Amino acid sequence: MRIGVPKEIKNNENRVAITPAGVATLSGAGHEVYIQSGAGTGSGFTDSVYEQAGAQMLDEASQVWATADMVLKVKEPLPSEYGYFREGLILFTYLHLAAEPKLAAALIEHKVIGIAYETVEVNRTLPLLTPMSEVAGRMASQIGAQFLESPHGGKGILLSGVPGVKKGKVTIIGGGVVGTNAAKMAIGLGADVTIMDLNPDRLRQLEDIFGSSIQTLISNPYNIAEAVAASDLVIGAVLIPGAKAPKLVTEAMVQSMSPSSVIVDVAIDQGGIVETIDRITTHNEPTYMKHGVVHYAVANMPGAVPRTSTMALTNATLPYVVQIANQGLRVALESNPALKLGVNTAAGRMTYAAVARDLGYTHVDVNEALVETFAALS
Ligand SMILES: NC(=O)C1=CN([C@@H]2O[C@H](COP(=O)(O)OP(=O)(O)OC[C@H]3O[C@@H](n4cnc5c(N)ncnc54)[C@H](O)[C@@H]3O)[C@@H](O)[C@H]2O)C=CC1
Ligand SMILES: CC(=O)C(=O)O
Repeated sequence: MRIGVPKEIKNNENRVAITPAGVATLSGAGHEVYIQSGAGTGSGFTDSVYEQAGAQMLDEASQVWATADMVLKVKEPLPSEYGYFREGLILFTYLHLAAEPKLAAALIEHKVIGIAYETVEVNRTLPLLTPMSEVAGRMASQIGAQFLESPHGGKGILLSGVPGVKKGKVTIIGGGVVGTNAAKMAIGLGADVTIMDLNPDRLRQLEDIFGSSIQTLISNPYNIAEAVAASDLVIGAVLIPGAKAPKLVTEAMVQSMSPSSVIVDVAIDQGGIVETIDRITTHNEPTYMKHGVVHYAVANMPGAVPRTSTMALTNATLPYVVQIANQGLRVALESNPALKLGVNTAAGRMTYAAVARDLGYTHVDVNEALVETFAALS
């Protein structure tokens, strides 16, 4: 198979979808790997290291997309990349389609086989989302602590407090991978930490993990309103796989926060859980003020720590890439139900139910769409 890896073009996105070790594995198995020149620089991988591992470097993104049977990326394609789509192209990357209706329409129009990292699912876990959620969760508390400092627009609170002075209050809404990792760091920073989740069993597990260093609280509008009003830092960490995030923190709740408090909405890649977050921000301009509260809504947080993130992401993605390349897509999907759950678009159809519901498409069973796809390609 010909595998292409273009350079990421999102603001400050320095991750890359393959490492030299991945190239060596694929080229050792007889595949051709085409990488855009400079794609690995931000993650510390030079063109020559990729070449030594067996890749062929191409100058232009257009060459990579046109040559490849399967394109590997990190972030969802941006509008300037939609022109590269073509029928039967396999695109393996984060897609977050519930929050990206134009991208969904372009994938459907061009009959791209869009496999989303974030919906590949094994035993109710999301193995290709988990490593980046670990990174973003840990970053969320660090970033929140930074933006609570006065020079960054915050209220001038040190989360740990000091002897004789209260700790800062952190509320984490969503106790999954992001929430757990945000809690680890917030506890480490010495904050007063509350974690909320809908699932009482998850709250039991969190209490087993963290003991008395956290307060757990069931997630409902009443409890969220009380916790948000009392918080210095609120972290959004909710996910309903594939679906648009529910707006759990209302405008009135944001207005109830004390001036220069901070919200870090990690769930922004699925649309965000905060009503007053109406835009995605970038690493260049990560925050804006609304109702006197600092809002942070960067959708590619791990892009800021690319050396850690690229390794963590590709450790998880490479086995799936190798399976698709070695077996071909049809056999790989037949033999790996986890991977099949990643297929969001095929044959011009929307094959992931939660995305279809949120964007108003008819949901077509993935098996049916794949029969059409493979018939069209044969
Ligand atoms: N902004 C960024 O750069 C990044 C964003 N993310 C995003 O962070 C979000 C969270 O991801 P994970 O922690 O991996 O998901 P997860 O599936 O591990 O955890 C989500 C948690 O939300 C809980 N939940 C669902 N509905 C809820 C509600 N109404 N109230 C409270 N809790 C509720 C679930 O029970 C679950 O425990 C996702 O949208 C993910 O894509 C992940 C990595 C990077
Ligand atoms: C999960 C995701 O969207 C990211 O790592 O950027």
